[in-house]
Amino acid sequence: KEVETQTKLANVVILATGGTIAGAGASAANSATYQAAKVGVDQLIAGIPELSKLANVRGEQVMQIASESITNENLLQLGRRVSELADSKDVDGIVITHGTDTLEETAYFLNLVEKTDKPIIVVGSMRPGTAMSADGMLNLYNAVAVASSKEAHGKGVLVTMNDEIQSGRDVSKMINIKTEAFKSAWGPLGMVVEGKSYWFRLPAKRHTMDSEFDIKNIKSLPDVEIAYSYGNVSDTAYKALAQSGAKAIIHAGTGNGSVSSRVVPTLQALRKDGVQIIRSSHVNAGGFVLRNAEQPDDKYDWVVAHDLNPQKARILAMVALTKTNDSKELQRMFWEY
Ligand SMILES: NC(=O)CC[C@H](N)C(=O)O
Repeated sequence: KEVETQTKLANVVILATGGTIAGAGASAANSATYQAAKVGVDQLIAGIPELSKLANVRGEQVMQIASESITNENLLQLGRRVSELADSKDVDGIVITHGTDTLEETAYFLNLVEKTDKPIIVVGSMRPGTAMSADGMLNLYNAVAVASSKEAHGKGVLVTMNDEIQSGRDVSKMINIKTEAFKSAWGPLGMVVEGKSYWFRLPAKRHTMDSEFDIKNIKSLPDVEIAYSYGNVSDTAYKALAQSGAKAIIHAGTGNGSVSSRVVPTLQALRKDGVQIIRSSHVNAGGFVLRNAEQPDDKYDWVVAHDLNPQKARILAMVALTKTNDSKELQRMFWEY
């Protein structure tokens, strides 16, 4: 009977990439001072015996880094491994442990390029496992619970932090010291409590099975960079980024993705030279950049990122540019994804 129940459990693979969830500090009081990316995936799994009641879990160490150091090559490597596993008949769900700094970028990337309806859950923690009230154990337990559930199929890439189930598209790291760090301007999709998920809403944007992008067709990602805006900003960064070969520049604008009068002529000139200009916003609770509202985008042939923050806009721009360099097509993609 025991054997029968075991075989009925879902098969979940945990792909470990590093971050605080694999971090270690000198003492239990070190909740903020520690080294990320220290603990291996097998040790993470061994630390949560309760996982074996949720799923048949196995781990793979894909990389061991702090996520601020992730490269486009790392993203592609991870994306390809996720795709191989998703294609495998004996894998029912995939969990990725990740540093929280760029977790939202990786989750959105996978949401765009993985052609599967199997659950893909990205998870991290705010405190290392060695700290008092470490959050990684429960976050990972929740990730495996969601990854092994039938209900998580077809909902795009998800993030389980602080008992919430968030859309990988919408979620963003809003604060770097609280365990309640990941928020979405549009709210979580659900909750996970004691290994059971409770769903309240569905993502409305195109993702995974319904996406026109496929990791299998992406050989490399183009150079897309971000320039930050503020009072007294100059055009130096924009020019330098274009000079170094950026195919698109994400304007991390103030407010409605607004552009300083000192920068407008430079962005017009860069666009004429073939660089795509994508207006986003760095306002904290979520930008909402509208076309032709703050700047005449039609006239300048610029694109708006709408509600995507600058770092998510960079991800979509890179993926989109593997298919088209037409600004109208890019704008369509920015509305649809
Ligand atoms: N909470 C974290 O995971 C941050 C640790 C590290 N900066 C990273 O992103 O990997």
